[in-house]
Amino acid sequence: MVVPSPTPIRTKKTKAIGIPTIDLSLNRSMLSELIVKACEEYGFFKVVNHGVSKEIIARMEKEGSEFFGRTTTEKQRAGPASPFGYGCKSIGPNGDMGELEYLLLHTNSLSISERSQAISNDPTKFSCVANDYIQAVKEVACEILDLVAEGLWVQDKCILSKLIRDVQSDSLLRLNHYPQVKDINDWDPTPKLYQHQCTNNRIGFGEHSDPQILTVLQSNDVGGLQVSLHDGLWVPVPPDPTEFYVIVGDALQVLTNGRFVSARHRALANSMKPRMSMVYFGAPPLSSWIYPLPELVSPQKPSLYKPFTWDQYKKAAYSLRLGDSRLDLFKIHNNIGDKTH
Ligand SMILES: C=C1C[C@]23C[C@@]1(O)CC[C@H]2[C@@]12CC[C@H](O)[C@@](C)(C(=O)O1)[C@H]2[C@@H]3C(=O)O
Ligand SMILES: O=C(O)CCC(=O)C(=O)O
Ligand SMILES: [Fe+2]
Repeated sequence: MVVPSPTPIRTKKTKAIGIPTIDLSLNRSMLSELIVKACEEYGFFKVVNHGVSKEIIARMEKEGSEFFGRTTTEKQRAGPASPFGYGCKSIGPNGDMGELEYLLLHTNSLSISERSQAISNDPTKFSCVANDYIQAVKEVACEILDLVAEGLWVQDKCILSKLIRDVQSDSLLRLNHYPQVKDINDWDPTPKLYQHQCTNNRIGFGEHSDPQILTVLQSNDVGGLQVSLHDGLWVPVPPDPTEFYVIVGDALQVLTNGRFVSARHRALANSMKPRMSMVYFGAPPLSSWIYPLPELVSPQKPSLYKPFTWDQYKKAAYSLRLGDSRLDLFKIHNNIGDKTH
């Protein structure tokens, strides 16, 4: 028997450290400080006491599991993901691959209702459950963005949340399903060491940052998500099915003039149990201009980014690979000593 030689995925070391947990029931002034600190230091944190009911989460999870439990032919009726619909293994248009299948939806209720015809045998129920979930997580995202604006002493406290509350908002909902890895103790003629290497290096969703403003992520009780901290170490994120993880996206990095940095993350698919994540990406309307908020620009801290519309940014993102640093395309090179300035 010929066993292909394993091609190990280059992984940086992982480290177990505490990811900040923020209790949304604390008083506002303390909360806004804690959230700004977490966004500055990690670009990633967990929120508890978020006010989203267990039922809303459970109903969405059930719809997701039912969808992924359908036959391939049935699931493909909801695809291909170009970009919306059902996708399997292929992520985006430029050859990125991962050990997952997913459903990518625009959050606009008309779009949800149209798509749900091909997603479920009970499309009205699916639409209803998805709209309730989207509404609930959008509120969490807006509350966090208002607290960010307060913590940064921005004059218009709703300036960030208004972008994703807009009826034309380009926010998305993504359900990811990472199939289980078969038990290596099951009968299999492949040498154990090879199996071990394969099962321990499977990338579910490769390293990337999210292009949007803010991501609100929930998963079942199966681990796999990792976040990369400034020192380059991968930190495993403990799964917590009743709470949400919040991730700073590229657009918020620009809006804060680089004070927050979008968090690079990835998901491994190494578990003996299937993993499902439900991810809300809060984004502005396509026509919105994104540039650093004036309060965060000064002669000491000149603007780091050229203004762009969300539509322009999305087009740039879709022209690049998953792990590329798209923000580099919009950077202003205004360092002292930079001859081009
Ligand atoms: C490879 C790609 C997939 C992606 C679009 C892109 O060209 C680069 C960004 C990717 C990403 C990551 C976060 C979200 O999951 C996503 C929906 C998004 O907005 O940007 C995906 C895109 C996708 O899967 O279509
Ligand atoms: O499944 C996860 O936990 C991460 C998914 C993710 O990063 C994404 O959908 O952009
Ligand atoms: Fe992501």
